Amino acid sequence: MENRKVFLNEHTNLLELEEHMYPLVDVDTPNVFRNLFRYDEIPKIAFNDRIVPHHMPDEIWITDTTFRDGQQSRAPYTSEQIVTIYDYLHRLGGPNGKIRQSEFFLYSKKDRDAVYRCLEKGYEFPEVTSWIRASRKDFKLVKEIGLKETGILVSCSDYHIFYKLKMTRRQAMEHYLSVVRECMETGVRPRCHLEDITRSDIYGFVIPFCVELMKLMEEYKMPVKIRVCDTMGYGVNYPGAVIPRSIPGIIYGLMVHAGVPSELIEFHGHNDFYKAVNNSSTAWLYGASGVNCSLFGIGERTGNTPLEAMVFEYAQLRGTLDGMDTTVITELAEYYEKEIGYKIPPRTPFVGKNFNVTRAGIHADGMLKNEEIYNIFDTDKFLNRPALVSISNTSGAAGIAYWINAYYKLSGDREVDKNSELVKRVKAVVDKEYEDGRVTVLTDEELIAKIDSVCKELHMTL
Ligand SMILES: CC(C)C(=O)C(=O)O
Repeated sequence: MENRKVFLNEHTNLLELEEHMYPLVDVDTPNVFRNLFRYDEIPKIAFNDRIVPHHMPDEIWITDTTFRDGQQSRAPYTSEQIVTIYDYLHRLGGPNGKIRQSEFFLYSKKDRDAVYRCLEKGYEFPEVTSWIRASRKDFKLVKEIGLKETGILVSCSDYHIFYKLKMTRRQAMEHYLSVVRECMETGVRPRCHLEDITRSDIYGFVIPFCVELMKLMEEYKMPVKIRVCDTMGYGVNYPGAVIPRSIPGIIYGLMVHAGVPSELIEFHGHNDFYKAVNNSSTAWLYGASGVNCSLFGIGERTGNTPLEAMVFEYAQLRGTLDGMDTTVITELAEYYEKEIGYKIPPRTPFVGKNFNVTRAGIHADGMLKNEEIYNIFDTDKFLNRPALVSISNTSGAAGIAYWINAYYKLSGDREVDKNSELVKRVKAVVDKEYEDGRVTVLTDEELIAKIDSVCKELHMTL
């Protein structure tokens, strides 16, 4: 009992009986949590009903991995594209630096050129950080380029330690600590990417390791960031779920038992089970200041947490955008489609072609009466994307006029009226389609073609 004492937990204000030492549990055989992860069965979510309190930090932010995890999973961006996207991220994050950092490869000359060009912009945010192989030579490179922080891979599950690195936990921990120390010796802030944390032994490896990292932080008087990597997307946010799958449980353990302050905890999610966004918001709610995201969720396999989604999560949780310019999201989507050739699936929230298009005639009717009925918020104001209705047999002249005005962004004098000749003629063509037996809604392309041909008949342009 010498190591145990009762103390007031500053996060919960509850008296707790706490073990002050979390020694490394150096097992002989890997703990791969077969009760939760049997490869020939669907992974399981178990509960022990231990409830973890909310602890949303005073300040929360987004960091970006578009050029690292994002780029890892697709054809490389050109330097020009990287610099352009970086510019957009700077504008999107706003003056308060809500998109705080972005991480860059330094492997090739092309990677480094992009970094130099982004640094030349002189923006405070997003701070340019790196991702490198963990070697003294690379730490020096980071320093020479003038970057202050680098990501270092410190995989923490026994899947990685035993099967990939072929090490014991002790060997892995000693190896990681020596690499982190070397990084700090070079004067570069380490950001430790705890890969596969949601399949790791939290109290047998992660907490003891993070306790040691916090000691290094003390020794070098330099922050050490802990990135909580839900590499396979196994994390869950259900109250009372057991670790290692519980994101609240992991964040709580890091804060309370390893003493990692919120501003040094960052969550990195993957979307394999459709949970990346919820897990990221959960990480914020339970004490991580940072969530690491990628534009449009582009990342390994099913992708990462979409950055644009967390902008709207931020606004919902904090009641303010704190200076973020959400219209840049639409500019970015257009840039990806037109310049990068990336096809955004049409139903993608906030950026897909159809994200705010109401199709059913009956819903469209509601939209015509008051667009709030079927639009999530003023998408025109925040995303330059007016709510649209699709056209079918039930749309009527008012529906067609609404569609034309919204699609062609006509307002004031340019707005078309439901009694205009254009609308009457387009309606006649549409009605004829349905009289002839059509049962589906008209696509945008079909409508545009019909409107174009009526415009030609009427010698007018929109
Ligand atoms: C490679 C690691 C750091 C990662 O991105 C992840 O764990 O998802």
